[in-house]
Amino acid sequence: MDGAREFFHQPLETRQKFSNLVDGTPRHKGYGCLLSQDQTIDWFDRVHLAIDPEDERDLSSWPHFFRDAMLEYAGESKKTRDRVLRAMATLLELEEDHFVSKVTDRAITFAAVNYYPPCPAPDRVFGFRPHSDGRLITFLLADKDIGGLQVRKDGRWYNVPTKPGSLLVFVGDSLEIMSNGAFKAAVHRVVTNPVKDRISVAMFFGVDGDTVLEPAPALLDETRPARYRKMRTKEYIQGILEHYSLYERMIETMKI
Ligand SMILES: O=C(O)CCC(=O)C(=O)O
Ligand SMILES: [Fe+2]
Repeated sequence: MDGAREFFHQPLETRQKFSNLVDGTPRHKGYGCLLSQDQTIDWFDRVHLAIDPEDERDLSSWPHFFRDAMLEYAGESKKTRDRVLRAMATLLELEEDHFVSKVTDRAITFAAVNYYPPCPAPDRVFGFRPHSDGRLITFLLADKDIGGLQVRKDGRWYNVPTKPGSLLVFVGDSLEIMSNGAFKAAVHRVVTNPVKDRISVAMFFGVDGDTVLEPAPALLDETRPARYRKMRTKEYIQGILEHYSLYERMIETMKI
C-alpha cells in the first residue's frame, strides 16, 4: 500500500515510464486506463500487472515502488485462492477440486493497483462505476480508514467497512456461471472522496482464455436446468469490456 501510494504521488513523467501504451494503443498491462472513445471516465488511475501465466509476467515493467511486495503477495494469495475455491466447491457438494482443477497453468491472474485522487465533484463522478468482476474470484485490499467501496444487495447500496488487515473476497461472473447462479457475482462501485486519496489493490483470479464458461454438469438435472449459456472465456471478457462502456453487464446476456 505504501509503495503504491508513493508510486501514484510521483510526477506524471515517472508514472508514464510504466505506461500501458504500445505505439499509442492501450494494453491490459501497465500504467494507465483502458478507454474506448465513447467511454466516460471514472475518477481513478491504475496500474495493471500480468501475474499469470508466468511467461507473460514481465517484472522489469512493474513499478519498483511495489514490485517485491506485489510478487510476494501474489504467491501467498494464490494459496488462499485455492483454499477458497475448494471450500466453495464443497459447499455446492461438488468434488473439492472442481473449481481448482479449472485453474490450469495457463490460467490468468492479474492485479490492479488503483488510485483515487481527492475529487472536487464527488456527487457527479464515480471513483469506479457499478460493475461486477469478470473472473472467478477477486481479492481486494482496501486502504485503511478510507471508505468509498459499496456493494449492491436487493437494489440498495451498502458501505463496505474497512478493517485494517482484512481481505475482501468478491465472487466474479465466471464463478456465478460455473456455479449455475448458486454464487452471485457481487456488484460493487467506489464513490469519490472530496478530501482524501485512496488506494486499493485487487487481485483477479480466472481460468484461461480458451476455457469454456458453463454451469458445472454435476449441478444440473431435469429439475435444475442450466441458467446460463456457454461461452469461451476470451469472448466473455471481450463482451464485458464492450458492455462496461455502456454501463451494462455482460452476464445479463448469458442468462437463459
Ligand atoms: O477500489 C476498490 O475498492 C474496488 C476496485 C474494483 O472494483 C476493481 O478494481 O475491480
Ligand atoms: Fe471490481
